[in-house]
Amino acid sequence: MAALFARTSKSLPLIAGATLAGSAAVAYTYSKTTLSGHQLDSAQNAPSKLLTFPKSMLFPQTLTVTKTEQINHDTKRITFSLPGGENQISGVPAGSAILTQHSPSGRWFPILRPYTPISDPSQRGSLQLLVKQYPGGAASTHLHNLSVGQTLAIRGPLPGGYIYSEPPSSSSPRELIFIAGGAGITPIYSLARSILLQQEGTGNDRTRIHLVWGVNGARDVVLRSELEDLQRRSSGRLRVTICVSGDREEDRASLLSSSSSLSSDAMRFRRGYVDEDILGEIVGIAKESGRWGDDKGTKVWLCGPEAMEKSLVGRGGILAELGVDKIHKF
Ligand SMILES: Cc1cc2nc3c(=O)[nH]c(=O)nc-3n(C[C@H](O)[C@H](O)[C@H](O)COP(=O)(O)OP(=O)(O)OC[C@H]3O[C@@H](n4cnc5c(N)ncnc54)[C@H](O)[C@@H]3O)c2cc1C
Repeated sequence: MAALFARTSKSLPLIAGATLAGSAAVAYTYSKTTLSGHQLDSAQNAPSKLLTFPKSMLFPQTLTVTKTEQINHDTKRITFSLPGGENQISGVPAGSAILTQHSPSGRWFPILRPYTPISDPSQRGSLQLLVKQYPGGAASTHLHNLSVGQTLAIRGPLPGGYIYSEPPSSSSPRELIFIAGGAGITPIYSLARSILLQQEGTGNDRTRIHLVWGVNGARDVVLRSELEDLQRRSSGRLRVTICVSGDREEDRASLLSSSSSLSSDAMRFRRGYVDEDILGEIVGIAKESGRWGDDKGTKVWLCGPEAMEKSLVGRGGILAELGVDKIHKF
């Protein structure tokens, strides 16, 4: 998942470091993604794009921190301004990641890590990351320590984001199944937003997204108001089920008292892992659409930790048992 680079010497000239970082970023890209089956989008009516693969993979761009918000016990939302100001957009396709880059002292190679912007790709002048801090985490700690006015080098976009290029479906319902685990919500949210708002307000799209999200505790539920906003703006075509696996008493209390303005059908909480019960229910709804199967447009996306992938994907995994023929992984 993350690229770590060995400590060697700090005496090499900067130019060599920059070249190596560029090469490392490109190498990272090709080692972590396959281009086949993925499509890159291009932002429409965009003023100018900050990031264009592969140019901005080789030459890092500099963002400036304009805001940092601690949104729960371990996660920060960090807002950056783009170097070109309001005349620029990030151009990072929905669901795609960028690479952050920083060089701790004493390291020859910089540390590069992928993060998926949660801001709209066509948002002018700024970009937002949602960063969960891991104990001892090199990049996440660096990002959490950034304060307003400081800068961050980024490269990208990684060509691994899935762009859902099928036209909106007005004639028949189409069900998409999105499965996220923990911090894996960022690409899933970004992609869901781009699909659901394609035809905002026109009523011309009957695509529905069933999002199942596994978290350890209620305190790990981030982006809640953003998901609720998306539900409203997409006329309820997004259904969210949050599976809380931890058994902390405060999770139970906070779930029971959770006051959403939406119906419980639109956002509901369950106890336990993302399991065959909940996935079976959703696959059942999708099968009723009459368009079951990846080639018919009923796609399944997954972004979660290794343990989750292990239980869901592959021979004998829950999804295979439920008849899912293809799973798109971030
Ligand atoms: C395509 C892609 C997009 C991503 N987008 C985001 C994003 O939007 N927001 C975000 O917060 N993260 C995201 N990540 C994860 C991110 O890239 C880093 O892996 C993460 O922040 C940890 O990096 P680090 O340098 O802080 O930790 P490291 O220094 O690499 O690791 C430090 C410690 O943390 C543990 N650790 C690292 N990653 C995990 C993990 N996923 N689960 C459990 N323990 C872990 C390690 O085992 C180690 O003990 C994304 C990853 C990928 C592949």
